[in-house]
Amino acid sequence: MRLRNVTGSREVIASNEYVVHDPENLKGKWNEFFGNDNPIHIEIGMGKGKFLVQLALANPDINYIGIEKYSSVLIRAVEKRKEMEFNNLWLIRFDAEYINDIFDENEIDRIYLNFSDPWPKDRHAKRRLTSKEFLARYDKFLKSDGEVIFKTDNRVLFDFSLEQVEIAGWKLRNYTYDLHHSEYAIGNVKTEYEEKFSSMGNPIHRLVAYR
Ligand SMILES: C[S@@+](CC[C@H](N)C(=O)[O-])C[C@H]1O[C@@H](n2cnc3c(N)ncnc32)[C@H](O)[C@@H]1O
Repeated sequence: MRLRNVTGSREVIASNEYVVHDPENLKGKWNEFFGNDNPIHIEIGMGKGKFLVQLALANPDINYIGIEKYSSVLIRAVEKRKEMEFNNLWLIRFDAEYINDIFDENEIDRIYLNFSDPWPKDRHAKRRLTSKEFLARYDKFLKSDGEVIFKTDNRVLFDFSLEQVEIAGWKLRNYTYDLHHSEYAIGNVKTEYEEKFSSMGNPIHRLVAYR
């Protein structure tokens, strides 16, 4: 395995369970950790990992990091992950509220937010992963040409997100209220939740935000 000299770096818990236990130690060193200069894409709130496992398999020249708050959910992603041979996907159990502790300026090329928790109460708006507070966090480590790609079936959360993008001074590259009947359906990789909600006939909304 490359880059064993990065302090506090990769720790393989069992034979090949790709979980990083001390991500704060890798702030500013993620490319060194992966052992290449390939772009780094992250998913925040990865859930059981279906989406990232598919992407990592299809795109060996991209490094992926999956972030999930709960170990009870992460463990499901670990189970999926350990069946795979590739080494461009690593997982972290971490609360994204503190994401600036683990990524440095210009370190990340793309952030995926898929079916993020809606936090319906107004007083919890700051916890929504597309709130202006979270966009300010992303601003600190996303490359200048980087982007946030967000999918949800929750119309209220989607409209809130469109608003927050504008308030935060970000721009929209494209957005659609019905991904699966749009030109952006081509090449779309469905997440676990997306499979479930689209099979129920719910339209899937998607936006791409950049600065
Ligand atoms: C509704 S699930 C969606 C899972 C997956 N992205 C999908 O589309 O199938 C949202 C996930 O985000 C995780 N999550 C919510 N807030 C988070 C945070 N602040 N940091 C990391 N993960 C978070 C939850 O634990 C949950 O697993």
